[in-house]
Amino acid sequence: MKKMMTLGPKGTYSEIASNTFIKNLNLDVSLEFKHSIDACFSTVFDYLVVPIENSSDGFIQRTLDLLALSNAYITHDLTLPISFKLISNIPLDEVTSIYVQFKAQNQCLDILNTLGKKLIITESNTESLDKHLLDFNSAAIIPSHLLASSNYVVNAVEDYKNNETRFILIENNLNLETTSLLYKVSMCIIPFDDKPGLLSDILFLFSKEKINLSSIMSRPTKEKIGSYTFFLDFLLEKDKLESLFCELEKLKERFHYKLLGIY
Ligand SMILES: O=C(O)C(=O)C[C@]1(C(=O)O)C=C[C@@H](O)C=C1
Repeated sequence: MKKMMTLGPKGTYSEIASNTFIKNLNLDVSLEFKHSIDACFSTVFDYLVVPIENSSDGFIQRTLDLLALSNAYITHDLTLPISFKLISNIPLDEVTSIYVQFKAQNQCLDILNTLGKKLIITESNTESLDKHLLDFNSAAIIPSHLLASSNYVVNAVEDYKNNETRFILIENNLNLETTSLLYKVSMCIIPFDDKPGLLSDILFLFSKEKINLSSIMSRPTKEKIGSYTFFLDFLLEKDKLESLFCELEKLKERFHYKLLGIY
């Protein structure tokens, strides 16, 4: 049976996203959980589901970095509403520390700043719950759907009420069978050298081709200060992909580009 990897343990939003992909795409897979986004990327998989972007805290930087290094491609995406609750066994002013997942932390800053407690950062929301259950004096921020028999519960502790996260399905081959005429393309561009006008040349190319960029992000190449990889998402009409690649090829002395997915 084919394997789908995602961030676990069971109970994460990544599990809900995986089950939604399985249902919507009618996939016959066994779902396996890994303890971190790094561990998800470093195992052999047929399908991988990871969070990529949150509406209030932006891109999940580790996902972008690992995607750029991976030989697999985004083939689908979906967005889920995300809500958190804060739980504890003792009154909040008495708790010594709060378990919170690294991305959930920045979605719940108001309450965390108000409480001013020591934070213990975890890799997943389920890990926050599991660790809290072993630590009586702690509290935890966990997804609203996770059940825990806690004495104190504060619901909807996310800073923004329409909080949502986009998840991607990654496969080992490009999805060339998309039926829609307009699809999303994700790509990264790695400049060979930091020269004036490079970013404007890239943007000019997209504007000349009348391609609607929906996001542009930079991440350090980690080689030296000031050296960046640019991540682009855009909408493209099916018949324009070839001409875009021709245009990109013309600039190939200036940068290297990598297709991250079509979906
Ligand atoms: O820990 C989880 O529940 C996850 O699926 C991870 C994750 C993330 O890293 O963005 C997913 C959705 C929320 O934004 C918070 C956590």
